[in-house]
Amino acid sequence: MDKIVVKGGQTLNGKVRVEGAKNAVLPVLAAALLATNGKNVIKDVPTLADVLTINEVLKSLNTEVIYNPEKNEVIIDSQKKLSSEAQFEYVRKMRASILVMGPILARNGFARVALPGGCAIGSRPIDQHLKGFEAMGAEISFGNGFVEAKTNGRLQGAKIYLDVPSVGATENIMTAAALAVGTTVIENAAKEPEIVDLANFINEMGGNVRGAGTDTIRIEGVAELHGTEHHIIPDRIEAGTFMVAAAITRGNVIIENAVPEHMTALISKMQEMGVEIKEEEQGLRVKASGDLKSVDIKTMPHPGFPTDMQSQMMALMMTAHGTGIITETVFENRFMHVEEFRRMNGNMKIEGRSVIMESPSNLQGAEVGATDLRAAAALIIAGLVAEGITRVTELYHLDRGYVDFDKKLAALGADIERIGTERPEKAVQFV
Ligand SMILES: CC(=O)N[C@H]1[C@@H](OP(=O)(O)OP(=O)(O)OC[C@H]2O[C@@H](n3ccc(=O)[nH]c3=O)[C@H](O)[C@@H]2O)O[C@H](CO)[C@@H](O)[C@@H]1O
Ligand SMILES: C=C(OP(=O)(O)O)C(=O)O
Repeated sequence: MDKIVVKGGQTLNGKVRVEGAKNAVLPVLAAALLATNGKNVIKDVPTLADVLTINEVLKSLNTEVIYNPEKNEVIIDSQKKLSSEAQFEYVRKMRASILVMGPILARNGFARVALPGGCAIGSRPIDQHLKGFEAMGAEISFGNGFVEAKTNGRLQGAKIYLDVPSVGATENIMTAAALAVGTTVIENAAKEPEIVDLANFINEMGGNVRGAGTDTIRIEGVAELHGTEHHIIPDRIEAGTFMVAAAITRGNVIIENAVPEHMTALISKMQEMGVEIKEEEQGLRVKASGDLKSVDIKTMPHPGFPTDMQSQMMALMMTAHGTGIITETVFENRFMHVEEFRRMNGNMKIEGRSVIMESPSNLQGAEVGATDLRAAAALIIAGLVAEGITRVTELYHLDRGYVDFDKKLAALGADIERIGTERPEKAVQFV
């Protein structure tokens, strides 16, 4: 089993470049299935385990996928008849596989996808996705661990109000509606930058999506979509993770390719703690020194504070001064890393949906296991300032969402080493 070994005590300095966003590339690659005329060329694709998985899903649906990791490019030819079934082996590996359901249903009038079930951060139902398909005229049924959606002819445009502004439901409904007859309106839609990227991609394929990035998205269905070339937006969570890594070591780092407008909640919370963040020509400069102040954080849908930055900020807060409260409102069970931080001597306790932190903690290196992908990054970041050696295992979580995390940190001056042979690029040759 791979392991990352970090020795605490180095200050990070220099520049680091952010990759294309995992949470944008997955829905975009799924949406590429909508094109029946010409190929899609997707650029700025990060070399992540999740990208390998979605490529496998697309191939299993009878598309041709050419992946060139050196060029960060995926070419998808989905002009042949799609098969309608996404197997459990893929959905189990990666919940985002459910995002192929909208495109398959739109094209074939029938989709059968293995139910994703829960995961480490909560039960994560898909009722809002299905409510959307149903409103567009699909009949939903369950059996043998699969969910099926079936319609006679094309889906029909509909007005859909989401009970929660679910990112995945908004994406699945947008792609289903792209080829529907008439207008679909999604109310209480998710507003994440990745939703805007997906809308842009659908429009580049010849679709008609308006209002992405606001509460109300309007999709006029079209008869056919064509292949296009699309660049994936930079990963705001990877950028944020390096911002926190710079701050925790009281370093001075430029984050290249970051989009500050995608990170306003994070930037303002870090500034409230006393971290200097400045936009410069080369990127976002993050600089910290001396004592930082504890703050209160509540995760919320975008533009609120992202749940995907919660555990990394918890690491940073362990080095601040005073009492701070972190409240998780997006996922029901995203505090699994708290026990691991405690193993490193983190001073905190869980009360309901909040973690109360008395900081600073006298952090000490320990053997810890990643509980989800952001927790993996957070534990490594805590190891950068813990006394002695931290060993982090369960790195398959990390590989889902970060490209060469250890190498990028080492280039900034961290004393870090990865032991083992399981990096996702090793798998690339077999794709
Ligand atoms: C691949 C991807 O883009 N993943 C991101 C996406 O996940 P994902 O799209 O799964 O997250 P959602 O926005 O759908 O989930 C948010 C909340 O809504 C609930 N919910 C969701 C759908 C539904 O039908 N019913 C329901 O109740 C979920 O259980 C969760 O509590 O957004 C999350 C919230 O920003 C991020 O943490 C993930 O990194
Ligand atoms: C929770 C995350 O991803 P996913 O929805 O793919 O599990 C994440 O990126 O932090």
